[in-house]
Amino acid sequence: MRKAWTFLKQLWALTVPYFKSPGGRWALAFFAFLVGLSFVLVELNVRFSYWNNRFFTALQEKNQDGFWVEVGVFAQLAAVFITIAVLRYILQQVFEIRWRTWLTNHFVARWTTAESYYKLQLADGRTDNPDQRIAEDLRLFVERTLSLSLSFISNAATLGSFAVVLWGLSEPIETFTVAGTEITIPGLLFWAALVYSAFITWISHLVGRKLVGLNFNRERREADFRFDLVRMRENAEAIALYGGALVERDRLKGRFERVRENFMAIVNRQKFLVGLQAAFDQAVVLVPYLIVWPVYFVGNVPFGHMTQTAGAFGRVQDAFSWFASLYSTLAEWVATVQRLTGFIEALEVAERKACAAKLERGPRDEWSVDIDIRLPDEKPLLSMDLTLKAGESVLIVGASGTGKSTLFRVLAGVWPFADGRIVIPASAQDRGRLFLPQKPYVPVGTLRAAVAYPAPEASVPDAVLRQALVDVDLSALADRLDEEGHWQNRLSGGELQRLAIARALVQKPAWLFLDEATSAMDEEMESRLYRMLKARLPDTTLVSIGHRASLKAFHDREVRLEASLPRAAE
Ligand SMILES: Nc1ncnc2c1ncn2[C@@H]1O[C@H](COP(=O)(O)OP(=O)(O)OP(=O)(O)O)[C@@H](O)[C@H]1O
Repeated sequence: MRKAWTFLKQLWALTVPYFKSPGGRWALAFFAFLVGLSFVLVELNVRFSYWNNRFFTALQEKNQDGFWVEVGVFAQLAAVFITIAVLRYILQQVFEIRWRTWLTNHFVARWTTAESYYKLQLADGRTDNPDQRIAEDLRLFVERTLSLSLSFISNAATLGSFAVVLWGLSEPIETFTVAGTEITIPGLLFWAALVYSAFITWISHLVGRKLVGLNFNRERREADFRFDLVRMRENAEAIALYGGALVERDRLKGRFERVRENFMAIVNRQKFLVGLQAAFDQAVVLVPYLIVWPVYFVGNVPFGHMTQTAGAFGRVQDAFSWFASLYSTLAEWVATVQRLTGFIEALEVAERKACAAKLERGPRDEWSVDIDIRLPDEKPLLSMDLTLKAGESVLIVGASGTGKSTLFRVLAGVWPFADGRIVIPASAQDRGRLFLPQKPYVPVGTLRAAVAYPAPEASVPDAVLRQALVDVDLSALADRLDEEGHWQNRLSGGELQRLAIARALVQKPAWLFLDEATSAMDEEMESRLYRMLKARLPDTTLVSIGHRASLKAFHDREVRLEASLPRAAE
């Protein structure tokens, strides 16, 4: 019971924001209209049921006129039914894509705010594959929530309408004699349908409840498998050079084995549900007649009354068995809601992590940090008290693994595991700073987008982009700005680093941080680029991480990080 309550709360939290958003009232009205259409379909089914009674009675009485009248009535009812069914389908799809669009934008916005996409992967092992949750789980959530809620509502309406019909039709058999005692159960057929369906639902629940966990894992394992395939594609060259194809093949096989195992576990569970469902489906043909036969044989009622009663019994029983017949779909849906809820919780944790160190905006042209940096597992990494003054280039050096890159992560405000105080000068706000990591990221697309990154490609004039490419010795690319491609894979390591430096020329930040951003070049090229940066960006403060002694010449000061010392010695 507590689990059901928790699930309803999670469902509410996922569903309500859309209807509370701007335009949410319109969405609510849209949904109400869809419900209205479902009610019309239910009403038409009730009319079909009475039509059934009249039609078969006309047949039994060999009433030809009545027969043809009922054929005409059927044609009219069917025409209205088909029109409304198609209309409802179209509107349901429109509603679905609007809701999914809103939810996707909402989740993408949260995921990309406050570097949550980065922080999630740093610490949280629980939230696997956020891409899967945004793409697949949201699609499933919207699709299932809509179809299940509409089918639930129309089932409730069907139940209401046919329960009344069935109650009335029970009259001829509700009084019977057991051991000489006359017993009357008003609405006997209704109660029979209820008991029968409760039995079916209970059995389905016993058999199917494990499916929720299995479906949760299915999404996860499918996503893990896909992720490994994408990683292999992204790292194709390195894998080919290492000759790692066989290892990769085994890894992929292993990953897929997990998918297969889970799939078989689902099949093992589901086969009972399918068997039960098939049995119930078969039983529903006969059970109503087995229950209502006295109406025909004992009572003095027309054949049409008998078929209508059986039909109404079937409808009520169907409606009562809603949970049972959709059990596996419901299990998938519950798993989707749980995965999305887990994702939201992880995002909330990531958002809160942003405040670990106290970030202040300083008016002065000075960047100062007084911090203790930790690793994600809370082990201390580095304690620093450092001031960077505008106009003074600083070279940060130290042995591999001492925490130089992590210091940059802290300065960029993306490393949540730090305590202390970071004062960021006004000149470094927004686009005033640019961090160039050792391995540049290049989006797939035009070269223009690659050079303009992280600015939108349309915001930078072609002349600026071309000049930047020429300045970093990539003049051969200067006329290929419109060319689309996977530049990250096409360019060499040194070329990629030069492209990244071209970005600095485009952005002209007040503060430029280079984390071994020239390590893939020879010393001569490195010196040329540093000279060029100093000439082209005279107002930019350079802070570099580097191992080469030759870099010293381009910086005013060196800060050495020592792993063994608690404080960095300047
Ligand atoms: N996401 C992470 N999870 C766990 N440990 C991490 C993570 N990122 C960095 N570390 C650890 O923190 C330490 C410092 O890493 P960092 O990248 O800052 O070193 P570095 O001084 O820049 O080294 P190098 O000169 O080799 O680039 C390393 O031991 C590294 O393994």
